[in-house]
Amino acid sequence: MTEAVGDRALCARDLACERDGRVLFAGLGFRLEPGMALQIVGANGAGKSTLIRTLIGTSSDYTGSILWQGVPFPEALPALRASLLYIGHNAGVRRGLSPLENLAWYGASAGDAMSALESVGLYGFEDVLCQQLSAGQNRRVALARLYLPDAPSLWILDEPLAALDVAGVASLEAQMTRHLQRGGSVLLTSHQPVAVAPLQKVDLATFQVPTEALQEQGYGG
Ligand SMILES: Nc1ncnc2c1ncn2[C@@H]1O[C@H](COP(=O)(O)OP(=O)(O)OP(=O)(O)O)[C@@H](O)[C@H]1O
Repeated sequence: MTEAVGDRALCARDLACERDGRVLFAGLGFRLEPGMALQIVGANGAGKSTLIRTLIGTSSDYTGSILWQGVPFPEALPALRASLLYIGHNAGVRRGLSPLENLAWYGASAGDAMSALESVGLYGFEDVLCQQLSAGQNRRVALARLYLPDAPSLWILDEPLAALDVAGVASLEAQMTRHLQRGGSVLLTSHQPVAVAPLQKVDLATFQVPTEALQEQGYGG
């Protein structure tokens, strides 16, 4: 089933996600258009990372529909992945490699990688093994991918602000804003406010399944 020609959105409709057979949320819907950001908020364990895994196609424990550019999952997954820059909770940094080598692994030229590392404040650390860097510096290595030229259009970022200092947060917010202004889109989770615009918020608390309903499913006390 193909939707309107020219649809460039990531769209979820009546989405319910499970983890180990337990429904985390249900009835969730959103539409993320180019040029917009969407922040998923929710308490620890609410299901933010589970939602993200569902949206990038690595978890299929869901009901409802997800569409990328008008095409439903799973048919849309190859096209979505071709447009996707995903940075997960564990950041995907190979700790036995240097920052420069990590970016080379993602296909960056040495010049582009150096420039991106400079943008995230890692000039001078480019050849240090990541296992010798701090948590915040490792997060910056991961985020340097967002500063490479020709970055994909859809950014899905799980807790990108975690471990960043105040200046690092401001720099990342500015880079996300530039990405939106270029027509890209950003879906992120964060426990803290994110200063990018335009920003929609989806609070998973709104879509939690009532305890009685979970008990009817045989979960909880
Ligand atoms: N490794 C795991 N094995 C089994 N169940 C898990 C595991 N990780 C999470 N869960 C379950 O899935 C639920 C949702 O977890 P998820 O990681 O999606 O939450 P989250 O909103 O991203 O949490 P946080 O803010 O703490 O990162 C949790 O409440 C927990 O019950």
